[in-house]
Amino acid sequence: MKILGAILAGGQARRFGSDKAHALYGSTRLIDLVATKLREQCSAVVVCGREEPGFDCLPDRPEASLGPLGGLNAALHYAHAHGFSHVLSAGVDVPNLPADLVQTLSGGGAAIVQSQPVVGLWPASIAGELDMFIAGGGRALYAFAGHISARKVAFDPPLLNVNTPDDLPD
Ligand SMILES: Nc1nc2c(ncn2[C@@H]2O[C@H](COP(=O)(O)OP(=O)(O)OP(=O)(O)O)[C@@H](O)[C@H]2O)c(=O)[nH]1
Repeated sequence: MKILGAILAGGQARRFGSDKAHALYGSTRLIDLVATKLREQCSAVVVCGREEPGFDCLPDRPEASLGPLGGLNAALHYAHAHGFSHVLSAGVDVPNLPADLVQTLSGGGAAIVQSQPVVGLWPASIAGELDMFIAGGGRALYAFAGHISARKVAFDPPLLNVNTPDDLPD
């Protein structure tokens, strides 16, 4: 498997109230924590849905403001065009990604983390299918995962998802 790591980093972060990607978890920005975890398991890493200095960045496809699915679609098409077999996606707000995430999600077809569908392993070959799903009005990642019969892998305890400043350690 040649895997492209994709940090889905658009959106408004309304509940957080400021730029979540640059928020500090301890002494490290969330986006840097996620990038480190993805780099350990992927051949390359891109940021989807924002311009971020120091990263290769992709605009959402077909346009901005469609939610994380637009970022995943951009990553899948980039992966397909550049010889990657899979995309490992993660939100910028999921800092504690396990080191063996690829292994956990591998096993045929697409797989997402139960209750956190922004974290998933997706074959690049489904890029065209996601284009059609979005063109048909689909916007929810979870619905797309169901549409392609992605496996759902549960984590206990669930992965930390930073939605508000209270989710960060003191
Ligand atoms: N590329 C891309 N990523 C997005 C978009 N919307 C949300 N995301 C990312 O998807 C992940 C989950 O986002 P949410 O928590 O659902 O939305 P949010 O905008 O971050 O926060 P809220 O406004 O509080 O819902 C985060 O990492 C976001 O940065 C988008 O339109 N494009």
